[in-house]
Amino acid sequence: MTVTDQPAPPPGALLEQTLEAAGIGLAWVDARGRLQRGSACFRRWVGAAATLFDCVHALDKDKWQDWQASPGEPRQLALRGPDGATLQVEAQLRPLAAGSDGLLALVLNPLDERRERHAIDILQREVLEAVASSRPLQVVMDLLCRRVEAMDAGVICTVLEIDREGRVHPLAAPSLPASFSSAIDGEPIGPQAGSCGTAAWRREPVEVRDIASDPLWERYRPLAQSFGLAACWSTPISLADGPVRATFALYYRQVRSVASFHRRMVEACAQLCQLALQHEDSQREIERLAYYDSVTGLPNRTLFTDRAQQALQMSQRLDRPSSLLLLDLDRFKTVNDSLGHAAGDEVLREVARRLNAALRDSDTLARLGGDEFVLMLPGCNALDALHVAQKLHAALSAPLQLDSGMRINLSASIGISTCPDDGQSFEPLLKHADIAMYEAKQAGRNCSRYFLASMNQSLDERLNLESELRQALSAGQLQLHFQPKLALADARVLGMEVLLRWPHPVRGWVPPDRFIPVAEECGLINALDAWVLEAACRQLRDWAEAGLPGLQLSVNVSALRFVQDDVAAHVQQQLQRHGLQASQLTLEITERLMLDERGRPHEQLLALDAMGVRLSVDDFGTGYSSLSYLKRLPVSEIKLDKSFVRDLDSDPDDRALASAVISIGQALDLSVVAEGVETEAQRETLLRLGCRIGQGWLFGRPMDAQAMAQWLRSRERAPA
Ligand SMILES: Nc1nc2c(ncn2[C@@H]2O[C@@H]3COP(=O)(O)O[C@H]4[C@@H](O)[C@H](n5cnc6c(=O)[nH]c(N)nc65)O[C@@H]4COP(=O)(O)O[C@H]3[C@H]2O)c(=O)[nH]1
Repeated sequence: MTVTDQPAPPPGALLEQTLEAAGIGLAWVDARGRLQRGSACFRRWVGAAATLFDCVHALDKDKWQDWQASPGEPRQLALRGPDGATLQVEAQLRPLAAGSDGLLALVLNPLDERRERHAIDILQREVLEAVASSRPLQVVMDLLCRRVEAMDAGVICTVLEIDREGRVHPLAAPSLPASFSSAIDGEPIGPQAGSCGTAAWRREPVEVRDIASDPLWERYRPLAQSFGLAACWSTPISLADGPVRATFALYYRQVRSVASFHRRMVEACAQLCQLALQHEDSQREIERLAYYDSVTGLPNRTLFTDRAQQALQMSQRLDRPSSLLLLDLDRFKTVNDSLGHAAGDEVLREVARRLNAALRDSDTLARLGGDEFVLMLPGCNALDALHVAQKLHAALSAPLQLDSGMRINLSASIGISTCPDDGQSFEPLLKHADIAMYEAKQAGRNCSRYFLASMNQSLDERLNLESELRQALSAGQLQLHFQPKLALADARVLGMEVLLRWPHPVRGWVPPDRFIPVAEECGLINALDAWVLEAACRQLRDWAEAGLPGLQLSVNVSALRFVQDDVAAHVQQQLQRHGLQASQLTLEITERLMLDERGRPHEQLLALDAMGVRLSVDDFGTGYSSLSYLKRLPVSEIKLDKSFVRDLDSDPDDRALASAVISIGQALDLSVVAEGVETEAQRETLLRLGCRIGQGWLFGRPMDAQAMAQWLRSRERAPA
């Protein structure tokens, strides 16, 4: 039998049979949503419904208008059957050709499980793509909600984030007005906090069929009802065993329980939410590592550079100044090296906290590394910046008690540069603030300095000096000079101070006060002082071999070297190597070394004392002058600074200070050596005040080894 052998059924009947066989519903509808005709299948599904609004869940006039505007796009609808049952279908609207009275054909395919799975697959793929391309969390969640709502027009979807304090914050609620989101933003989760708040509290899904009667909604009922929400199912989302991070919820405008298709969909959506949150966490962690300092949590250099550049661009656009402050902690290295890195980190965290507390929200504070902090102050001119710097000094000035119980005093040196005068972009401003900060250090630390154009020159000078000093040390161009220490009463020679000299081929004699601080700063001081110690010991041996045995030398050692190097071991090695007695050597140290009464420097002082090496405190009276350390540490000599000696006879204050230092020495049984004795009158006054030993041009200027040997010999020959 062929097709043409049978009488053909009328075209309408043929179409009905075909649709029935394919399980497809077909209806014709006008622009106002009125159903004009429907296939048998369609009528079975919707009964006597007269309009689409009667048989499609949650379809209203606006949605119908939207739909007509993009008719070809498939939509997922929930059809309401005559018996109240719901049927999920995929619907496509097709405008008909001209002459069909503006009617539209509606083709409906029931969503069976396979189709549902396919729809969920598509949703998953789309959302995963958005996650993988690092779209912001809110955008991803918004997409998720919209896709879920597109699958079922009867559903309203929301995602809420739960913060650490257990408060909710809407991440996405695309089909609810913004007023809904703002009404619930910041509300606490709890045992009766609507579906979402309760789900987060209980850590389990909460299904509320009827918001109007469910006690969980008591507090939020008026709110939900004012937005036409009748039922809500919420699922908590957490990562691993962590706290609940979000809730994913489906709302319905009718009282109803959850459709089985929705359960499958929510399962998939909960996983997607988890993934998106995990991705967000990883992104944040990557960002934290890349842009924040791990010790203080402050922005690092990379982030600061970016923010500072933005602030400077804004400044220029608004034609207003901005200032940059570079803050460097004073003597932080000593804390770090002597008390350990944990204590150093503690100090840095506390500094960050204090600085932050003293700033305005619009300011940016960052840690550049080490003990350097930088601040960008938008809209702040040079004078305001100085006020801020003063506030920062004050914030740091309170003593800091470490976890170990130890109390330390903090201070910082601050350099200030201002845009546009000192530079228009970040790099020159930072460079100029750095130069100004160095000037603040030079000025005695714990102070602030503005950048001045003349400072640029001094930076270049410093850098040149540093490289030339390195060269001089390695080329053996440095020399030792010696200055005698004598008994003030009878001019007996008691020892000599070793003073480093740098005869520079172009600059002439560079004074140690000029190059020692540069060496300390660039890390050359250890090598420099080690060279001085070796050369001094060698000289003692050479003199002994040349018939000048048993001389005593005082060698200056920088406080930094005690922190960074093993001075005691080096001294022992040099004494042995050159066959010297420990009593022939005195180390001159500064008061700042004595402040750390623990740690490496302190241990070394004790070791040197045990060896029999004498310790002398240089420039006594100019620094901290704490008596307590003199009592506790093995010091045998203090040197009265030449600034007190200079005006001894004309300035009663200096005389009083000198007298006090001498009395301290006597009380603690320490030798007191007066420095810079230039006149006979000074010698007599010192003797009268009780000082027994002196050093200065009155007796002898610093001289090289050969001159010193001659000087010593001439005294041996001179009649007593
Ligand atoms: N006005 C005046 N000055 C006098 C008189 N007698 C001596 N002086 C100077 O006073 C300084 C005494 O040295 P200091 O207090 O240890 O102060 C030293 C010391 O702190 C440091 N220094 C020198 N050599 C070394 C060294 O080898 N290592 C380290 N770390 N520092 C050194 O450099 C500082 C300056 O050394 P110098 O320029 O050699 O200056 C020396 C010396 O030349 C005097 O009667 N009148």
